[in-house]
Amino acid sequence: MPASTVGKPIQCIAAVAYDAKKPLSVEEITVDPPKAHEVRIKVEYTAVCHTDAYTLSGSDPEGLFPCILGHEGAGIVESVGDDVTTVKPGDHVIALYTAECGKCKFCTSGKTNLCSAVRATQGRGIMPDETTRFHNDKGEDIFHFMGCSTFSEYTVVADVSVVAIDPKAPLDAASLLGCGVTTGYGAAVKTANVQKNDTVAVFGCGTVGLSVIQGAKARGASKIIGVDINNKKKQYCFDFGATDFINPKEDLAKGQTIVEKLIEMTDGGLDFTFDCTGNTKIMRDALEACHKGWGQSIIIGVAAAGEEISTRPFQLVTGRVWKGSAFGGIKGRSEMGGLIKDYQNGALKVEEFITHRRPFKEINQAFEDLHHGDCLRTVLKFDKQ
Ligand SMILES: NC(=O)C1=CN([C@@H]2O[C@H](COP(=O)(O)OP(=O)(O)OC[C@H]3O[C@@H](n4cnc5c(N)ncnc54)[C@H](OP(=O)(O)O)[C@@H]3O)[C@@H](O)[C@H]2O)C=CC1
Ligand SMILES: N[C@@H](CCC(=O)N[C@@H](CSC=O)C(=O)NCC(=O)O)C(=O)O
Ligand SMILES: [Zn+2]
Ligand SMILES: [Zn+2]
Repeated sequence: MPASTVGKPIQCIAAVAYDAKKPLSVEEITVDPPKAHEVRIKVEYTAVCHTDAYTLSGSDPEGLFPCILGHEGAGIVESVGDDVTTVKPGDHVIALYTAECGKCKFCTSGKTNLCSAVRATQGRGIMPDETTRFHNDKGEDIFHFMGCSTFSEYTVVADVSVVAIDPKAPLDAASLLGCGVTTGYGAAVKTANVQKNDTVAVFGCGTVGLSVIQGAKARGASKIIGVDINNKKKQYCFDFGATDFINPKEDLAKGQTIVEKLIEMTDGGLDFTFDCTGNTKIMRDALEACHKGWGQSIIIGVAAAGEEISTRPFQLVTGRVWKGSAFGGIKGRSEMGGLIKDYQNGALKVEEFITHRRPFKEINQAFEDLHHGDCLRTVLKFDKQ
């Protein structure tokens, strides 16, 4: 796109979610120029994460329609608004649904990767000035999603919600660092801080769970058990570093629970367990499979509106710890460069998660791919228009 687009609206292709449970409408929309502290990105690749499907299903309390979903995306900065100092046109970038302003109470706490700078408006599907940059051909406003909206060839994000990366890093792989891979890997190496010889069980072995597995392997965990109801995940688990795989539908003795099985396999329970399913019953199993006295269970999966977790308080009284992790505890702007380097030097598998590729216009099939056990991520490419 020539520099003549700067300061002007751009017409481009996008996938609009007009309503829950309805296919996305692939259509031409208008993307306004970025305002102050905003960045307009030409998205090159975007992948579909389970959370996009979850929001499209109508289960997300923050789900607003019509909106442009998508939060695993990478591209090139087309233009920037006033006062943007951290990226410039031409930079290769990843959109960040967990912003990092570096100034708020959260960013300066040293205790969390959550940032409050744009989170309130982000959850309401609007930019910080309370308006939207997306409009359809009827002139109707379309909401943003997770501060990213990567299911549009051009998107506008807050300057705190984007990170520039090494231009030598392929943008298709980089898109996966925008969510799934970073989330799982970070949950293992940062949130849980798994140590050598620890034992780990991972419930739900999609991209997030497999990324936990590779993080646990990187840390030298002695036993890494993948738990998934789909046998197609078994080989993936071993490929990413698991030592064992259990399908609770097939591999339990009569009357045995998954918790009993895991406790038996690990001499009393695991040092760390991770829920990567979003199923609250599994979250309970994951906690109760932890070792008495010190086991920690990390919730990563996103549960539907109205769901609650429960366990006997005695589980916590006797030393098990329940934690959560968003974006793997990773601070997107200050820590993404390290993950890109790990990927470039072969320490972090990323491309291996790209099991399917499609042109962007096949985005509805990409949502279907998610339901097939062999699909980890479908990466969509915006074709030249
Ligand atoms: N906290 C955060 O920052 C983030 C959270 N998430 C959330 O993490 C979760 C995983 O995401 P993602 O990897 O993309 O999703 P996937 O759908 O690719 O993976 C989930 C896996 O869990 C399996 N599964 C479902 N039910 C069970 C069960 N009862 N026991 C064992 N395995 C089960 C699924 O099998 P099958 O396919 O057969 O159903 C699938 O293999 C989602 O809830 C997502 O919303 C994602 C990114 C960031
Ligand atoms: N909107 C939902 C909660 C959704 C959620 O938990 N999102 C995760 C990321 S999921 C990515 O694929 C997250 O990081 N949450 C932290 C945040 O600040 O949003 C709801 O309202 O329940
Ligand atoms: Zn995601
Ligand atoms: Zn902040």
